[in-house]
Amino acid sequence: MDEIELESNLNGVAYRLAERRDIVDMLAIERDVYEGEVPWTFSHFEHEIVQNKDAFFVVAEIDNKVVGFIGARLTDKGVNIHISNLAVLRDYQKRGIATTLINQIVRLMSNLGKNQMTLEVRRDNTKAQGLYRRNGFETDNLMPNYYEDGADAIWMVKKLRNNVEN
Ligand SMILES: CC(=O)SCCNC(=O)CCNC(=O)[C@H](O)C(C)(C)COP(=O)(O)OP(=O)(O)OC[C@H]1O[C@@H](n2cnc3c(N)ncnc32)[C@H](O)[C@@H]1OP(=O)(O)O
Repeated sequence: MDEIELESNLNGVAYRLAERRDIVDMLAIERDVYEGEVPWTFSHFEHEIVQNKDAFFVVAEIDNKVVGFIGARLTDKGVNIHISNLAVLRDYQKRGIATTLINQIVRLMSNLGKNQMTLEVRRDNTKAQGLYRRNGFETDNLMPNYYEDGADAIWMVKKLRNNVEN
């Protein structure tokens, strides 16, 4: 996507669009935060960062170290946005980094006039669900056996306020 402008520095954390060179660090974050789940591979990230023009990732950096990321992808012919992936290194959690990453996408997509944000999250991931609820997402649907290991997913939706400036 071309029209992306981020608030670049908030509370000592820098936010910028992810590039191909960030994927190694992003894979290390996946390994750090997930236990027993199938994390994204290099080519998943590469597809969303380099090849898919309707998708992008934002990384959070502290002292030039990538400590977290969020992925987003346009859906429904470009009117909605789907959060594809969100993670913050364990040592950097509970400082508001994930909240800021979500808010960056909310602000950006509201300004671009998108209707709603969607995501799926494991039913047993109550920590992430709490974070999403606090940021205005509501549970929309249960998707049984959604993941490869048979776990259920919860589909969550946040309506966006249309802030298009004319
Ligand atoms: C679509 C998907 O990808 S779903 C999968 C989501 N990702 C994961 O589950 C991966 C593993 N988990 C993680 O990477 C992280 O735990 C995340 C992404 C879920 C949350 O990341 P964080 O950066 O810790 O989130 P953030 O700091 O914004 O909020 C987390 C908690 O810290 C609290 N917090 C925020 N700022 C501060 C602060 N300055 N001081 C103390 N606590 C704080 C928040 O209120 C929140 O409280 P809670 O524990 O009661 O829920």
